[in-house]
Amino acid sequence: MCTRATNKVLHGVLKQLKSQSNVTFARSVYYLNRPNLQPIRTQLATFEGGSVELEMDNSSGIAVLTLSNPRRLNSMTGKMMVDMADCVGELELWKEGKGLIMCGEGGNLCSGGDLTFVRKALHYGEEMAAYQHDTLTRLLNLPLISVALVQGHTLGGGAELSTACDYRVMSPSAKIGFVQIKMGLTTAWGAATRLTRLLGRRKAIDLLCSARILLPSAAFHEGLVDYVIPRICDDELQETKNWLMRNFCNYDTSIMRAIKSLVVNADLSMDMSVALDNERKLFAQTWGGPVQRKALDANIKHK
Ligand SMILES: CC[C@@H](C(=O)O)C(=O)SCCNC(=O)CCNC(=O)[C@H](O)C(C)(C)COP(=O)(O)OP(=O)(O)OC[C@H]1O[C@@H](n2cnc3c(N)ncnc32)[C@H](O)[C@@H]1OP(=O)(O)O
Repeated sequence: MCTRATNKVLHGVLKQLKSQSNVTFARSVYYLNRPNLQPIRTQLATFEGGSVELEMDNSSGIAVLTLSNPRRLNSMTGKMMVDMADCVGELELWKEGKGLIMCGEGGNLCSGGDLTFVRKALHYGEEMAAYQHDTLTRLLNLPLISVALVQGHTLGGGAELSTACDYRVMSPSAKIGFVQIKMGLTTAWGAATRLTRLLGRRKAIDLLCSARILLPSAAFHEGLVDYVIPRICDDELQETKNWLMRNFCNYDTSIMRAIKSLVVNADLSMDMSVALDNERKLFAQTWGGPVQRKALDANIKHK
C-alpha cells in the first residue's frame, strides 16, 4: 500500500545522502497500487470530534503526534483519521526528522475506535480500513524512528495504532489489549499483519484471540513493548524523548534515515500489501455483522 509517496521519500533520502558522501546505494524500488481514498476521506471527515495534532521541532529533530479526544479517552473519530493522514503527509516532507512520538492527550494513548463513530459507520468497514491501512503503512515507513507512548487504556484500535510505530514505550500504569475479538471484529487497522511480523505467529494469535489485556511487565515479556518507564518518572513524554534520543539519535541523521528506508524497503518486499488486502477483506465481513452488533449493544467495558 501507499507507496509512491514512500518511494519518493526513499529517493529523497538517498539523494540527500549521496550529495554528502561517496557511498553508493543499490536502487531498490517498490511500487504498489494505492487505492483512491478521496471518497472515504470525504465520508470520514463528516464524523466529527477530536483532533490529531503534530508538532515538529527542527532543532531536536523530534516530532510529537498527539491524539486528542480526551473526554472519550482519545478514541478515534473519522475526523481524527483524516487529521492523522494529513500529519503523516507533513512528516513525509520533513527532511530534518530523526524521531516521532505518538501519544495521547491526558495520559491515554487511545481506547480504540470511537464507539459513537463506530455505530454510525457500520457501512464503511472496508473503505475505512483501507484509509487507515494507507495512513499507518505510510507512518511505519517514515524515514525516522517512531515510538508509541502507551499510556492509560490502550485498547482495540489504540493497540493497533501502537503497532504502526517502530517501538513502544509503556507507562507503568498503562494497559494494552487487542480486544477486537470481544467486539465481534477482526483487526480494522492492520495489526494482525504488523503484529505477526513483530512477534511471530504464535504470539500474534495468542494476543489477538485471547483479547488479553497486558500490564507493562507482561507486554515487555512478550516483546510487544521495548521499554517500561520507571514508576518515579513524572514526565513520561520527556522520558520517551530521552529514550529515543539515547538509543537512536547518536549518529549522522542522513545515514540513520537511509538505514530506516532500506529496512522498510526490505520489509516491503515481503508483500505486506497482499497481507493487508486479506486483513481488510476479512475485517469488512465482521464489521456491521451480528457478532459486532451484539457486542456494541452490550456496552462492554474491557477491564
Ligand atoms: C474500529 C476500531 C476497532 C478495532 O480496532 O478493530 C476498535 O477499536 S473497537 C473499540 C474498542 N474499545 C472499546 O470497546 C472501549 C470500551 N470502553 C472501555 O472498555 C472503558 O471505557 C475503558 C477504556 C476500559 C475505560 O474505563 P474507565 O476508566 O472506567 O472509564 P470510562 O469507561 O468511564 O470512560 C471514560 C469515558 O470515555 C468513554 N470512552 C472510552 N472508550 C471509548 C471508546 N472507544 N469510544 C467512545 N467512548 C469511549 C466512556 O464511554 C466514558 O464516557 P462517558 O460514558 O460519557 O463518561
